[in-house]
Amino acid sequence: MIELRRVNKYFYKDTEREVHALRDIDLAVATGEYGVITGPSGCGKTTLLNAIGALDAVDSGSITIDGTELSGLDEGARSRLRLEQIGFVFQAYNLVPVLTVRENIGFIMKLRGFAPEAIEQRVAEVARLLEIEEKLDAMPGHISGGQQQRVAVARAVAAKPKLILADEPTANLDSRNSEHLMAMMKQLNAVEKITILFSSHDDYVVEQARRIIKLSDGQVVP
Ligand SMILES: Nc1ncnc2c1ncn2[C@@H]1O[C@H](COP(=O)(O)OP(=O)(O)OP(=O)(O)O)[C@@H](O)[C@H]1O
Repeated sequence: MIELRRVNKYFYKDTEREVHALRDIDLAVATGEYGVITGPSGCGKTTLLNAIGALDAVDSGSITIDGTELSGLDEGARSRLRLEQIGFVFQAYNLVPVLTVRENIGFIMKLRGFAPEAIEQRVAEVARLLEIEEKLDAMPGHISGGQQQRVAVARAVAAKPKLILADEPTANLDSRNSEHLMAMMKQLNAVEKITILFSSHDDYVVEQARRIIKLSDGQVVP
């Protein structure tokens, strides 16, 4: 489903500060895979996830999602692709502080025009799966960090995206909450058949993935 060919990405290109953040990346991720991108700080994990998620353009090479070449899309088409096909989970959970947990989880579905009853039903379903049903009426600022991260995951999966991209989803969690979140992501991958790609440099988290993609200095380590 995701295919990268000879992908290169620079920051500050052609200046003395130039960083060659992704170097000739070749990578294929099949539908239904549960993979982790790992490697030391600065090796390019976030840059790679942002490129696959059509958040950032690359300088050369090709990235396709189900055959759609990302560089061929204008900004409107890219944002539609993100909204309709990809669920994002960021390190900073990016929940909307003035909305309840329930409204946050249903947020993407609402943007996509799902009917209120369908949203209600699906929010209840994912809240059960992620064990946050009791917090549905709370505001994000009044629940724990681990619960907030689970809400962020629930929001990403609620609209049934084909793909979930998670950048260091356990970075701000203690080991118990990390384990809990990983177990839930694994279950989502198995039950909902969503392709999941996340980044981490936590050994425990990395071991949970079915596929490990190692990056070093912007290159995939064979
Ligand atoms: N917006 C940016 N502007 C300039 N340089 C950047 C930018 N984003 C990333 N870089 C540089 O690109 C390289 C790859 O960074 P990236 O954030 O992808 O690494 P990472 O593996 O995700 O690191 P970490 O584990 O610390 O989050 C680094 O050298 C970084 O300094």
